[in-house]
Amino acid sequence: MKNQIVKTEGLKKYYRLGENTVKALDGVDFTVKEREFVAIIGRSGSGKSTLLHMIGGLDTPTAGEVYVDGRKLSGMNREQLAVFRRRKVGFIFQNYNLVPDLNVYDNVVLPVELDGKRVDRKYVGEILELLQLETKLEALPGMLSGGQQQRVAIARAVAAKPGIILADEPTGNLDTASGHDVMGLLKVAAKQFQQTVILITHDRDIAQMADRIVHIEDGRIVKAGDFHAGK
Ligand SMILES: Nc1ncnc2c1ncn2[C@@H]1O[C@H](COP(=O)(O)OP(=O)(O)OP(=O)(O)O)[C@@H](O)[C@H]1O
Repeated sequence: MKNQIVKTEGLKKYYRLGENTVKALDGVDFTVKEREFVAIIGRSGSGKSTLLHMIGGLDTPTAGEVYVDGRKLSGMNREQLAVFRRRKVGFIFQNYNLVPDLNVYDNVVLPVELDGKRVDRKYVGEILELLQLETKLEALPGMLSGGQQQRVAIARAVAAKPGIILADEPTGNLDTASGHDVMGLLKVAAKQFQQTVILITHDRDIAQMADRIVHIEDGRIVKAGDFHAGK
């Protein structure tokens, strides 16, 4: 039995909008095992991004707890949270978030350098090769297709060797074929580098590529299925 790497307990996030309260998350108990690849699926506004942000320590809950790798996020101060985010989690966003005037290689190694660590060039080389970017190292993001830019964002997330990759609609801006390619590469990279992936998607076909699908509706988990796809 693999260890639990992520656990939420009674997680709630309420937003006050004038007289109204928006219950973005309304009591989420969710666990992810080490090296699992989980897809979170749900309608727009159901709370997917909020859940991902809580797990990544980007936002704080109204109630409940998040544990990552056995550590309670609410017990950390700002500085500890910043270090946690840098070392433990890699984020992949729908809009790639690449630095436009840095080339592919420099974008990929940026988080490692910002963390003051030595770049493991051999490891980075393996990642770039796996993601089929080895001929694009000198290119600026603006010279790449959407799928290529998303692969750079994946390489960057994997390169810092975080235990967990949190991906918010990583294929949302891609056509179906590129979306599937990117998803396949993310899966291969995560398996090879022993990372846990939690991915948000609207796309059922993309979700089917995960080990497990979790459905979220109105801030609650409504159905969690184990598809064992591709295992
Ligand atoms: N900062 C905020 N202030 C007020 N309400 C918010 C805030 N952030 C999110 N919400 C609300 O919380 C709910 C959940 O939002 P969330 O972004 O988690 O949904 P989502 O499932 O990721 O949606 P999408 O698929 O459209 O990205 C929505 O009703 C949203 O309007």
